[in-house]
Amino acid sequence: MSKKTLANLSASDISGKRALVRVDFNVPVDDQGNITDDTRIRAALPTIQDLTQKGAKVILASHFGRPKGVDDKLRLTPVAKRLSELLGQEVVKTDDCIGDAVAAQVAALQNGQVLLLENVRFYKEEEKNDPEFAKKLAANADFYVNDAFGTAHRAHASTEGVTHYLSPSVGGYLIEKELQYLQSAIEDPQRPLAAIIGGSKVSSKIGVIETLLEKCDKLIIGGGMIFTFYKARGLSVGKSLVEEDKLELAKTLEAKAQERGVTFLLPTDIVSADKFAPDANATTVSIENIPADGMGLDIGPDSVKVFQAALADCKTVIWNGPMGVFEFDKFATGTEAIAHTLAEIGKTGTTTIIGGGDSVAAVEKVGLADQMSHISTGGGASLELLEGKILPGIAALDEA
Ligand SMILES: Nc1ncnc2c1ncn2[C@@H]1O[C@H](COP(=O)(O)OP(=O)(O)O)[C@@H](O)[C@H]1O
Ligand SMILES: O=C(OP(=O)(O)O)[C@H](O)COP(=O)(O)O
Repeated sequence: MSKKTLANLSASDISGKRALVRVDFNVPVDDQGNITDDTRIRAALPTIQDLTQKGAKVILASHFGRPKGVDDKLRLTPVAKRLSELLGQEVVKTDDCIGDAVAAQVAALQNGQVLLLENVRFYKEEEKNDPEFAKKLAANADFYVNDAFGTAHRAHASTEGVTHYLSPSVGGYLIEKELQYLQSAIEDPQRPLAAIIGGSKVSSKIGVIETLLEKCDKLIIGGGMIFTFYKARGLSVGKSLVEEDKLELAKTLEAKAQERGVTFLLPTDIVSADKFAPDANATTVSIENIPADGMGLDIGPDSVKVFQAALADCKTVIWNGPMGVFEFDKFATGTEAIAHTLAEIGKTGTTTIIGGGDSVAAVEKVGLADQMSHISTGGGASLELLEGKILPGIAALDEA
């Protein structure tokens, strides 16, 4: 990236210095508050370990959930415990993220020690990117590292504001890796480049589809949004999900793909259900024969074959959004087949990139996460990056 990273800092920039490190420890938890997936904590380890090994005093800041004020259920205490286990060293956990008590705990840190501040979103000033609050966060540190890729699309005090008060302000290794894969995939990809876009609605993916139409050689569409495209073509879609106000847009997008010579693929068959439920009765039908009382919840086996054939010669594939309602086993087949296809073509040297969100959950569910070239830790952030938007948390960092 053209931004300064941790790798650009010298030993004297780091040793004995207090590093404020923004991480994204917004991890999923169960009803009892147990962490169900620690991927985001693990993803921050290279940055934290590099800093501790070089003798920095590491002050970690993160949000957790979307609290309105202090919320005991959204304290970062379980995260500190998990991080201690992963690092193999004690992590000091504070009860606040600013103030005198925090300042005293920071002052007591030895070189190589790690401290985790309490949830920065307990203060409404965090999301407002309040300069005074940013100044207070920055007051405890000598320099800033942003490694919170999942939150890089937010211009908040701990992601953007603090960069005005700390120098240097650099990117961490996770942010560097995310940009290396996601940015180069759209800016300088090995071709052919295919994008597979799924999920529920066209409306949430318009930006990414429009940008990818300019960049990719093949665009493969799945998920609930296909029915809006079918209806725009004049097909009957029964009770499937349709965004009536996006029919014209669907037509425009298809026309644009044709104009640009992009191979635009929609499923040829779908799995139709009699209700939206895991135990629904399912039948595979061609897209011309969707029953009037049927609801399309997955792509069919012929579509999988068509998609596999299209992906076979691709050198880069970006995937965002499931092919069907993969949360119901009966309708997870199409999504799982695409995950297996990506794992297969990955073996032949194709770069496979999974944009965050539900497609990551799907790849993990079938146990293929380690077969992908890159799995993004940011859902919204990766989508905005693929849409070509500037991420404020990255834009604010020092130029290389
Ligand atoms: N045919 C379909 N009908 C209704 N919902 C669908 C269909 N296919 C996929 N979905 C739903 O889309 C959701 C994911 O959509 P979205 O949030 O846009 O994707 P992502 O989280 O990957 O960005 C999943 O919960 C999935 O059940
Ligand atoms: O989990 C996150 O976003 P994601 O679900 O889009 O990956 C990030 O931590 C950002 O959280 P936010 O959307 O509450 O700002």
